Amino acid sequence: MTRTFLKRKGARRGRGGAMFTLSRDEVRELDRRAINEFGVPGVVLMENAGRGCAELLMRLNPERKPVVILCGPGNNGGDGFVIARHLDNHGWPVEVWVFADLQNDLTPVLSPDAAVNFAILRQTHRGNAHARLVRLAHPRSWGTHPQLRDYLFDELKTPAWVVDALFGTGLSRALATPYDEVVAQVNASRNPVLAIDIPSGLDCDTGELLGPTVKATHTATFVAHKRGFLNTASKPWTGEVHVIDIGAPRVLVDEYRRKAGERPA
Ligand SMILES: NC(=O)C1=CN([C@@H]2O[C@H](COP(=O)(O)OP(=O)(O)OC[C@H]3O[C@@H](n4cnc5c(N)ncnc54)[C@H](O)[C@@H]3O)[C@@H](O)[C@H]2O)[C@@H](O)CC1
Ligand SMILES: [K+]
Repeated sequence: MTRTFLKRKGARRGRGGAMFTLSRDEVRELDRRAINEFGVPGVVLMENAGRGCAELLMRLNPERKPVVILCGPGNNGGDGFVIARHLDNHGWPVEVWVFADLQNDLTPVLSPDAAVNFAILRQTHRGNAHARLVRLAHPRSWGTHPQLRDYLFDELKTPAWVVDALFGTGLSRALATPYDEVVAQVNASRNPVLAIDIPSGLDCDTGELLGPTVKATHTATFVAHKRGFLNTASKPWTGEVHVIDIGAPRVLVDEYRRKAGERPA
């Protein structure tokens, strides 16, 4: 399989003229170092990430079409909760779907930073007509609660923007139930999709599909393009890529630029 590499005009040239990109391991390491070496709390990076995506989506969706945000159990889902809050703050109609295990008190099992933003959203949501929160149980109950699936699939058939906050750099295997069905419905809905960081299902290092993959109209990716976005085969799945600054210290990002043979910012 031949992989042709995208040369974006005007992009700052690294070695061999390719665009500055980060691999999955590099961007996860950069996040960890921003937190552990520079003391930027993870929830601050997440707030910057989510706010940047919300501001992009408000520009892409000025007519305020309803926004259906699909959140996974990790920090990619956490970005989705932040996006929901900022859109709701500005009066965009939002509905959040959470795909996660449920504890016996029916709170979803989420990564720590995602749980912080889920709790804020639930507080904001109390008595707030705009932001409805529909919790989806984990795959085990997806099959036994067809009404949840039917409700979501009906939602996806009405004109809306869909936000894919299911999986980002934590994706480690092909999507299976219920995500494969959900992704198929999203792609069949022909609604515009904003993928958060990476379209769920895409291998961000190779740009190839791990399995069922969200077909995004736009992708808001953090810190820098991902290595796999240079593979033109990824283009139909990422759509237009926008780089969102999450506030990682410049001196840290410059270290990765220099490693890539780039001039510091
Ligand atoms: N502090 C940070 O590291 C930041 C991370 N950010 C976001 O966090 C994302 C990475 O978050 P996480 O590491 O929590 O991982 P993800 O949120 O990408 O994935 C969540 C979890 O899903 C599980 N999973 C993986 N593949 C699966 C599959 N095929 N089916 C079912 N479950 C699967 C894994 O246990 C994984 O931990 C980034 O892509 C970005 O969106 C941003 O908020 C910026 C700051
Ligand atoms: K995603």
